[in-house]
Amino acid sequence: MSDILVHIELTRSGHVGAAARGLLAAAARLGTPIALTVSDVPLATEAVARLGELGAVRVHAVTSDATQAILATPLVDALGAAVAAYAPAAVLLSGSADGREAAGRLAVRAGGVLLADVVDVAAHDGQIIAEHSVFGGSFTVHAVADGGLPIITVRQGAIDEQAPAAIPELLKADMPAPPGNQAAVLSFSPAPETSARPELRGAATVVSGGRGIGSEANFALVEQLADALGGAVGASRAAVDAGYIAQTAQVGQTGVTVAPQLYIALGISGAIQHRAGMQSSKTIVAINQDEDAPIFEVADLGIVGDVFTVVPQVIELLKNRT
Ligand SMILES: Cc1cc2nc3c(=O)[nH]c(=O)nc-3n(C[C@H](O)[C@H](O)[C@H](O)COP(=O)(O)OP(=O)(O)OC[C@H]3O[C@@H](n4cnc5c(N)ncnc54)[C@H](O)[C@@H]3O)c2cc1C
Repeated sequence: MSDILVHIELTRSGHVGAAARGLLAAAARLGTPIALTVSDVPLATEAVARLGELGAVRVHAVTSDATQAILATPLVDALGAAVAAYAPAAVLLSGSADGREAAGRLAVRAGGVLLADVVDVAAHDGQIIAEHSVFGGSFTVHAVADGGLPIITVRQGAIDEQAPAAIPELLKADMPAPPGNQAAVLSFSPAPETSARPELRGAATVVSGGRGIGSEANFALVEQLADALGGAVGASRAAVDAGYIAQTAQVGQTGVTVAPQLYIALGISGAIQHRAGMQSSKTIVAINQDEDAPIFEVADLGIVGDVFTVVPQVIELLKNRT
């Protein structure tokens, strides 16, 4: 089987990032998953074990003291070296800001073909087929990389699968910082997430609230449902503009694009700009008191009702679930 190189993003504390599970599962469908990490300190033993649990057959752990000082360059260097070493059939990266930047640069360096914002992958007749969900989820497009190495960024949360566990072979490499100017990182903005909730991008469940929630205080209801489901909290732009929640929670055209397994829209009308950011969710549930709200056009389950009546009942049912 061909090798599939997977870039694994680590959290700032060195743990395996949330996107790894889906990326390694996608790679296992296409060939033998090789996980590549690039970090400023050696990869922790627990992280190697976790990558094995998620299906990595080999872990190629690159240590570079320049990962934060030169932004994406060390990562692209490491990916380029790994592509030369393994001659993989494809490279998979997360559709995060870092993943997108590295993928584009790697495609130029390696003469590869960039397949961006992919929601699914499959192998068919020796070809790798990438599935894209376009125009706000209205159309599905299948693409193949014609005449070059497929370099694929996968939309976070789109593939909810786990590959069979493996006992990974660990290969360590050091990459010294190249000469030249380097930036020093003084602080991160936004500050590292301290919430126990999953990150909005990549969460398997997202519960979003809109203008229908009515106030910042009422937004606690959205958070309670998210917590009962172990999900992330999202919002429409109207809710953000009204100050119910921070802008980082905005889902849609000018916010975050999500593709969770379950998306619950509470008091959101379903404007096209909101739908563009959530329409490719696997299952969409909408609660709105207006039966003509456009959100019901894309909902798999629609409840016409007052969120303040329906949602507490749902939370109660979830609490009583064994
Ligand atoms: C360039 C541009 C970019 C944009 N980008 C985004 C974006 O990224 N994300 C985004 O979301 N929007 C975006 N918008 C704004 C978008 O057009 C809508 O205005 C916005 O999505 C509406 O948010 P909403 O559904 O919360 O509010 P509304 O459209 O006001 O809908 C509120 C809904 O709540 C329902 N409701 C009220 N009370 C209750 C209740 N008690 N129980 C149940 N239902 C109730 C109402 O029936 C209504 O359907 C953008 C607009 C533009 C022009």
